[in-house]
Amino acid sequence: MHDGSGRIAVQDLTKDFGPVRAVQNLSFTVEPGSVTGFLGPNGAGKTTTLRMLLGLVTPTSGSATINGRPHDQLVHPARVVGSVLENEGFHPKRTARNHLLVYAAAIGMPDQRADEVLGLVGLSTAADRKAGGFSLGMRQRLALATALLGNPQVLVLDEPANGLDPEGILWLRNFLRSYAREGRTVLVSSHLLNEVEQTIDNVVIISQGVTRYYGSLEQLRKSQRSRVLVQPADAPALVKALQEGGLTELAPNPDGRVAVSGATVQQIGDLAAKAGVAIYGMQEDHADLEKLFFQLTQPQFAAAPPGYPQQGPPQGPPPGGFPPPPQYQQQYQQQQTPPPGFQQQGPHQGWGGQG
Ligand SMILES: Nc1ncnc2c1ncn2[C@@H]1O[C@H](COP(=O)(O)OP(=O)(O)OP(=O)(O)O)[C@@H](O)[C@H]1O
Repeated sequence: MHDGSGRIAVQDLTKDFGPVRAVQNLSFTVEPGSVTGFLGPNGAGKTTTLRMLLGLVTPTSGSATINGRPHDQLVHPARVVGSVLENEGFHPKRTARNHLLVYAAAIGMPDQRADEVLGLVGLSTAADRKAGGFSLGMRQRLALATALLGNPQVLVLDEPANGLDPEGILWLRNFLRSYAREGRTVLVSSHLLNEVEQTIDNVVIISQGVTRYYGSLEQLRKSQRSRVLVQPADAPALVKALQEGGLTELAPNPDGRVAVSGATVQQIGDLAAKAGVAIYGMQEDHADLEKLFFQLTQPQFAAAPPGYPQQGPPQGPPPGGFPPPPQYQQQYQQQQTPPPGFQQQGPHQGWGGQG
């Protein structure tokens, strides 16, 4: 028997298409009662993962389960999980209602369910129109209606906002949020964080087939750390003064300024003044979520051909954890082994130890 939890569990999932590794040791869970975004750039492995979850692609290794079972072992799969994948086709001459009646019969649902789901997706007035004449947005709604036929506990949608106008996106957002509020599980893929940011509670971010982050969006937001970029007359002297004042999250900015995290403009100004270091300017720099997303997925754009991750799996974001975004990694390393970073790196040599 399945466990009835509504939980999606992906464990060490890997998929190779010949020499192309589309998904690599992916692990995450999706809990009921919330909307989870499954995010990554084009080619990151989202569709392949969802297809494995839905039993349409066989994993090379690892597992993807719903209610503790692989899709092909679910007793009434359409009542457990409804899905909308990309490029779903409809018979163009069939009306929306007839399309739904065919599918309802196939999964053993009564005819009246067709009208119910048309109502749920706001297509009641188009029930007798042929799907061939539908706009992209209407086709998306019809696909969603089809997924809802079995009144499923879990909803899996691949890029559902594609082709929707702003009004459609707003409608979808409200729909998915209320569906999740009923205690159901909603997993939505997208390659654009800002498209789903207001819809999702949790997020799984992948790139090159590996997990870069998984946890709550709130936690990801909190990790956006603001920095102060300081333009001093004498950078090594400033770094020394700040370190002596207890500020350790310092990094050289590529433009020659000193990036300081975990401190206010006033704290920095006071320490600099005390040490007699002239400051020519300070600027607060707030990393936005989109930037963070880009940084987390950036390796996707490295030299490796798609599907050939050059870097191994991420240093495992544990549930809720993630590697610090690149601009912070350097300074984190510096904190662990103080000053050398400043001494060793390119144009900023000599900052730390000598100033
Ligand atoms: N059937 C297949 N045969 C060979 N390679 C494939 C196949 N399906 C996917 N791939 C490759 O696997 C990688 C991941 O593709 P996938 O479609 O899962 O990514 P995605 O994140 O869904 O991207 P998109 O947002 O563009 O749909 C890509 O390099 C893709 O070319």
